[in-house]
Amino acid sequence: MASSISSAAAFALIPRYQMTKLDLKERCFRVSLPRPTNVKSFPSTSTRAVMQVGTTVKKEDLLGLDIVTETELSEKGFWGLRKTKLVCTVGPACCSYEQLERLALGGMNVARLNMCHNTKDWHQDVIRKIKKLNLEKGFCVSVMMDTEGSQIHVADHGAPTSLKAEDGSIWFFTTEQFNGCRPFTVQASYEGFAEGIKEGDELVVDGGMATFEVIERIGNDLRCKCIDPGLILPRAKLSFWRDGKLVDKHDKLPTLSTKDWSDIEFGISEGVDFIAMSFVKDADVVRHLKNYLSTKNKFIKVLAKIESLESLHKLEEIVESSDGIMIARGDLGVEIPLEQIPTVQEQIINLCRKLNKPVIVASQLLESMIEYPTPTRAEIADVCEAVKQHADALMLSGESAVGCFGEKALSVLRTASIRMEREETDQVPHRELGFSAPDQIAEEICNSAARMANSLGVDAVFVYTKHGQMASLMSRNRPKPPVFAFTSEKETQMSLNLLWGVTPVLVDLSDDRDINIEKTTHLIKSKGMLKEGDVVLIVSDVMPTQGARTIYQSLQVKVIC
Ligand SMILES: Nc1ncnc2c1ncn2[C@@H]1O[C@H](COP(=O)(O)OP(=O)(O)O)[C@@H](O)[C@H]1O
Ligand SMILES: C=C(OP(=O)(O)O)C(=O)O
Ligand SMILES: [K+]
Ligand SMILES: [Mg+2]
Repeated sequence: MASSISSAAAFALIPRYQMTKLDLKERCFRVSLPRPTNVKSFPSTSTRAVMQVGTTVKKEDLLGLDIVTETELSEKGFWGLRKTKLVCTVGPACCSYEQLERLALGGMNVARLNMCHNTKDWHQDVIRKIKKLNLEKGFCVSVMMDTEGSQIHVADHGAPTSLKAEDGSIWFFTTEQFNGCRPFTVQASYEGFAEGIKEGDELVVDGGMATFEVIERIGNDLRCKCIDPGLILPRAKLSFWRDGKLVDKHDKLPTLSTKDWSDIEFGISEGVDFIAMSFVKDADVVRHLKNYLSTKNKFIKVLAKIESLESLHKLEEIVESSDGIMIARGDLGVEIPLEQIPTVQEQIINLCRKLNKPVIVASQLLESMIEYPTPTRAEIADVCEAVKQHADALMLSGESAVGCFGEKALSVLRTASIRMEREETDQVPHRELGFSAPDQIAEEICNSAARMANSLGVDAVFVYTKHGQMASLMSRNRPKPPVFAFTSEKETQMSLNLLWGVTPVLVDLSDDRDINIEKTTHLIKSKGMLKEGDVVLIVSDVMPTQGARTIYQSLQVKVIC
């Protein structure tokens, strides 16, 4: 693969960023106003991808860098790398080998499998295809399994389409199992769904798609009158409200059901990289799963999904106990008023920055693209706001799983987030996002490193890391140059896929810091990615030499010669 394509070609999309190789001083003190460009913003994936679907890559050409980053680097240089990570939900619309390859080429960092849908065999087939793509084609796509969790929703009973509820119509909500359709009858997924529910309570479908008033409770069934007409979609979520407040039913439901445990076993045996836990209530359940995983595969990271009122009440302990967070706005929007979501999202992201955990913003980012080839202006604003709020990753759900324009949606996410990252890089002065206690040497080194990287205008930050800790501390500070995280652990490489601005590189590291630095700069230089005069900031924490107790955590500036 050509490695010396000029950066100008890559930046033809956004002409004002042709300035990748400005001299250091000019780059640091440049003041730029946000200027619109008249260049088409959302290229089709087919015109963008330089690597073609079907190309096979020789392993020795890879240097432990994945093929997508390597292509991007050779086209655009260090300053052209995208920083926000992208997660795609895999569903029937994108599950073939070629479709997954196109998503990987389009920048998918993590593939999400939602265990609410489809069979284990189907999920196994997808996971194996992704691993095959990584192995044979040089991608680095991590796999996330998302548990079904216990939630009350409309059961699958063979009715393929949505039901329309008219104003004033009378409906039965039952737990009785039946196949096919019964007029004005909806089957609920959970036996105890009517427990504690009283006449006069409101039953809300999908956070407001339709609303019913409970007029009678008959055993496990509810007779309800539609008071706000709308649609009941397959697997629509059901919630109850009394006097304007949510009647919380999650306390009766286990966070991890028997099916979830069986799915987790499946995930462990298939070697997933992340398990996203639905409807987390508190830190105990996160710790419980992490303890369990530590006996099976301690490298699997546990992400807690914030999607219930209860999880908001215990947010700090949940964030602290987990390896990362997903702001699952779909269900969250069922439990809190929609107008609160933007503020809650910002608060969760701020807490994740403070406690140094990666955070994914999920659901409905580009919902209209399930059906239409262009996003709404409001959707673009939502994507940009999430980047501005310092999210690590953005997620596609139905857009990629069942949508008609999944690859285009991914390209829209990519283009919009790159644009927003650049606005921030150009305009926003260095902000201290990392907090550190006086005894936290690694944190203090990384806080200083980010400040130095920005003020010196270095070309890249190199981090040498075993478990990814130093890399995450660097990412948290949102340095302007890209962070290359060199690690000799495959699992660390895969888990770094969720961290903003971090490019994981798998490489054999020795116990000698200087040898590591020499070796990696030589490798990168040999690919034409570093040139004489380039400046690299080096952060290191992997030198426990044989018998020695000291771990050298260090920071240095290296001018390439
Ligand atoms: N593995 C799958 N198999 C079939 N359909 C899927 C799968 N994953 C997702 N989907 C479809 O994509 C839609 C959006 O995905 P997601 O947001 O993950 O689920 P949900 O809508 O259940 O919260 C789902 O409603 C479902 O129709
Ligand atoms: C991501 C979410 O979870 P799921 O799709 O599993 O409901 C959500 O609720 O936004
Ligand atoms: K789920
Ligand atoms: Mg959910």
